[in-house]
Amino acid sequence: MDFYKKAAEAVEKVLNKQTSVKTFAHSKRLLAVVVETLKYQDVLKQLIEITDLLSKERKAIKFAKPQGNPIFLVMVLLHDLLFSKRQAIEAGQGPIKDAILRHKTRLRGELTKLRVRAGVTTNEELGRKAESAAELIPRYVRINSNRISLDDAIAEMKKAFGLAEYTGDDMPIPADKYKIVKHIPNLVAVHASLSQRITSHTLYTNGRVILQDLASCMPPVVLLHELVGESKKEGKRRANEVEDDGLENVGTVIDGTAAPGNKTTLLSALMRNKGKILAYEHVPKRYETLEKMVAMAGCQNVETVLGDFTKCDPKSRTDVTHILLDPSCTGSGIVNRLDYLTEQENDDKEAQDERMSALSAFQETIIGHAMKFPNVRRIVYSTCSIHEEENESVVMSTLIQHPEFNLAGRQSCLKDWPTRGHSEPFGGDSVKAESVIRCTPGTDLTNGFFVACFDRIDSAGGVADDGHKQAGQADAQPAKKRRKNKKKSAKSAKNIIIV
Ligand SMILES: C[S@@+](CC[C@H](N)C(=O)[O-])C[C@H]1O[C@@H](n2cnc3c(N)ncnc32)[C@H](O)[C@@H]1O
Repeated sequence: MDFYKKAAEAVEKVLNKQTSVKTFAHSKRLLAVVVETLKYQDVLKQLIEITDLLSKERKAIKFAKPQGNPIFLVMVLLHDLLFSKRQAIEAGQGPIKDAILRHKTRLRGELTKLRVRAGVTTNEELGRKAESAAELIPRYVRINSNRISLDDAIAEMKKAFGLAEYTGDDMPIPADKYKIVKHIPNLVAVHASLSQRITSHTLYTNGRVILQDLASCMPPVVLLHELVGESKKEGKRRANEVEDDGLENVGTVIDGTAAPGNKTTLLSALMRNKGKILAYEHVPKRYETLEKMVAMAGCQNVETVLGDFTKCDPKSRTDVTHILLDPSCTGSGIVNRLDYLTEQENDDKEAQDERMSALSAFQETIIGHAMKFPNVRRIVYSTCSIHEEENESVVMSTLIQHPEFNLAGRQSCLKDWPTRGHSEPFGGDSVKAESVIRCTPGTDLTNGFFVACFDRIDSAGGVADDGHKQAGQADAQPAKKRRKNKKKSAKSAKNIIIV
């Protein structure tokens, strides 16, 4: 019975968000029972209720001494009896097993009725289904050019994982194929099932490749657009290769919100490990992770700073020309392949709205601080949120308060990326909406993401290059009024996590 007690405890912890399913990856058997019980949790709960098992067998259940809520122990036992391959409770003996077996015939009968009611013929069809968008998202492998070339990395991946190049467009990518991603230099997509093999290989453990979502690679590429060639090698496999020149025009680059360091290490690679990057992180534990990642990725041009970026005096840093800001957000765009197992109705909308208001106020503050650096030419702002309140609305409000900056045009903002921003928060200005990038899990095969790029208007080449109006001219809501309305419009907030 110990195995089932462990599994029951695991299911309860996962559902209470005290741990994630992945914690149990060390034991295949335990992981399988936990995932499968979660998958059939709705129907298992219905069966327990219909048969009144908890009160009818109270004594036997108590005798088993479950760690937490007894319903979870009954759920894992019922799972094995009704949904496992052998349809039997195999591990352990005891009064609770005998008690459940006494109800076997009734339970099977009720399960048949549930299938009929749902209009399905198999038990499988009664389980929760994975979100199809999440299923299709590949694993993106960023080749860290600080440590290895694209060609060498691909040769090693072909050998280690038996991969061949995939030129098709149908998703998911076949498990024995890789695909070069055209929008980002040195990025390769593979089937998600390869993740574990990659993370145990020296390519990964030596920092030669980094697993990083396509969307997360966008902000550094937009920030250092001038170093990344987009058109010169058109038609070739690697259309976005890093250019050889242009570094002399880039001063110090700041990553204001850096840990764990995915974007910092990409900035470092795009600068070919030259020049200078200051990477700020104010949470000590996360700062430790940042330091480790920067060292692992072989970044010699990164100086990490344990501290609050908003406390850095802009006047003391006249050398700074580019700033990347990827601040804390709701994380509502993050698609987890296992989320469907733990999704529950969340009715604390008011708390979520308040949190989003606080976050968007902070997001505006941190961008405003970056704009005070006297020689900063380009600032990229990004979130892994899908909410306009943290995205277009933050950008619009910032533009109104800082007329010395404009949005960089689509031309220098991954122009070929098809999904762009929403125009309503920009007062209907479709050029502004086109200038910003959105990533939508269902259509773009990435996590939900947002990127905007501000250029200082009076700097050489810094004005938006497709001629849209200055921000103050747009008739969007002023920031104060917008904030008042935030509570109302943020009603759809889901999955609030702060990273
Ligand atoms: C979304 S995460 C950044 C992820 C990172 N850009 C990456 O790609 O790996 C935001 C980080 O910014 C940090 N942060 C938030 N406000 C900060 C501030 N004022 N100064 C420095 N770090 C900050 C948070 O602690 C968190 O680690």
